[in-house]
Amino acid sequence: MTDGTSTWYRKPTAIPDFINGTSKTKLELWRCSALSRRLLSLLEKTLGLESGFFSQPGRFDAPTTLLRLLHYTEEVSRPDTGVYGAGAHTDYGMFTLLLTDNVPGLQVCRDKEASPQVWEDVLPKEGAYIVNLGDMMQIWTNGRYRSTLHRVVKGGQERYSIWANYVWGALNEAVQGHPCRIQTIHVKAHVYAISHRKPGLLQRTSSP
Ligand SMILES: O=C(O)CCC(=O)C(=O)O
Ligand SMILES: [Fe+2]
Repeated sequence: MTDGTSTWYRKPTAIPDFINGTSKTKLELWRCSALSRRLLSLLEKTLGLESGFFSQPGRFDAPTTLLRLLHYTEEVSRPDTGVYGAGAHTDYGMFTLLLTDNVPGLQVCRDKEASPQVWEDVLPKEGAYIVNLGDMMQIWTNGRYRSTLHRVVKGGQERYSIWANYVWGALNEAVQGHPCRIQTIHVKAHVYAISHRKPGLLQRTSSP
């Protein structure tokens, strides 16, 4: 079946082209990977870890990087009835790099435990990525860097964003090594756990 407009992804050549080629999407993926490696090396410094700690075998030497291209329709969100572009959630990897167009929508809540929660708009800045810390980062750093609670509220305008997440290293690696860690978790267990929660994201009303 074809709607006559968007058939590129059904062409058998599309995947080899992506794998072998240097499309803009792939270049963006590489750019995000390089920036993520740089962020990890800065993190080593702020945590007092030896240089190269995160790039050791089994840590983030061969990470999974996800790139999502997101489209939000012109609907208006209704937080009172739980209708969002994306409901409140934290991302599950180390951190997310986010590029958005100039349409507002992303909101963060600085204090996850506050009641009621206070939401602040995060506006895009020309030439800059928004960095959201993820759950894996919170575990790695024993809560020193906490994952960012965020959501997307649609305001009646179409919106696009690019989401790149530097997720995990080897699946059997125990998340350990930070000197004052209190929690040990296997990456595989973390991935399993996150696939059974995140009701927030299910509140997304538009299809990416
Ligand atoms: O589109 C955005 O600004 C954020 C998307 C997001 O938080 C997500 O997909 O996890
Ligand atoms: Fe998110």
